[in-house]
Amino acid sequence: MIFEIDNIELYFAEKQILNGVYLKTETGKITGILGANGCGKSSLLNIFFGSLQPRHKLIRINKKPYLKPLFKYGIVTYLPQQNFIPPKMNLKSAFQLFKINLKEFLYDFPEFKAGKNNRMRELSGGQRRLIEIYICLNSNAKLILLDEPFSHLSPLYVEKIKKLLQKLKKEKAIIITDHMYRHILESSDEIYLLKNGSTQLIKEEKALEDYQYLRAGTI
Ligand SMILES: Nc1ncnc2c1ncn2[C@@H]1O[C@H](COP(=O)(O)OP(=O)(O)OP(=O)(O)O)[C@@H](O)[C@H]1O
Repeated sequence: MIFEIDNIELYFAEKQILNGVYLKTETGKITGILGANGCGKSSLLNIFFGSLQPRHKLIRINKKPYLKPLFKYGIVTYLPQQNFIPPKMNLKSAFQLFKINLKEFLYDFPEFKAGKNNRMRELSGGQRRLIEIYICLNSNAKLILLDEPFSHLSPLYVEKIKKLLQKLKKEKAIIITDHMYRHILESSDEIYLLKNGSTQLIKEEKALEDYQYLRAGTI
């Protein structure tokens, strides 16, 4: 499946945030979005998901326009920056609610076995994040949007999630943004830089220095 978002014009009050943004992703690919704080990455993911209505937007799947918010078609999952599983819910119920196989999770992450009846609020920030990422990635959605999945994870969890991403992308399109740009560069098949309200497809990593996303000499 090919997912495209095109002609995005987003304003907050009179301030223009996005200006003619285009982005394409497809099944089998991880598409990374990089950009400075406040450039509009989360807004763009929200628009793709359908929870933020911009002044203009065009979303196409396999070249066909989809006019309703994408989440209404049941084909997209979104990991927002903030926690989405209620703090009072325990781990077991969260997996039941989202119809994700808890046994498989506990096989990959056996350290959670003892705490499967713990409430989300009793877990650490990183543990909670890991569970939310895992639930998003294993949903039935054909398009997965991940806003800063790596930022709160310890290195071993980052490696496990990166492996999982490579496995799952065979059947899904994945869009991912994070300030841990090295993980994004390593995981992504294509990279867009969001700057001055529009996207730039990055062909060579060196261009990230030319566009002043990275300091010269970083790559
Ligand atoms: N609800 C809102 N009302 C007004 N302005 C907003 C709102 N949400 C976001 N903004 C502004 O829009 C801009 C883009 O915000 P957004 O969160 O999309 O950026 P971002 O690239 O995801 O940033 P970060 O990397 O820091 O998370 C920022 O200048 C922000 O202040």
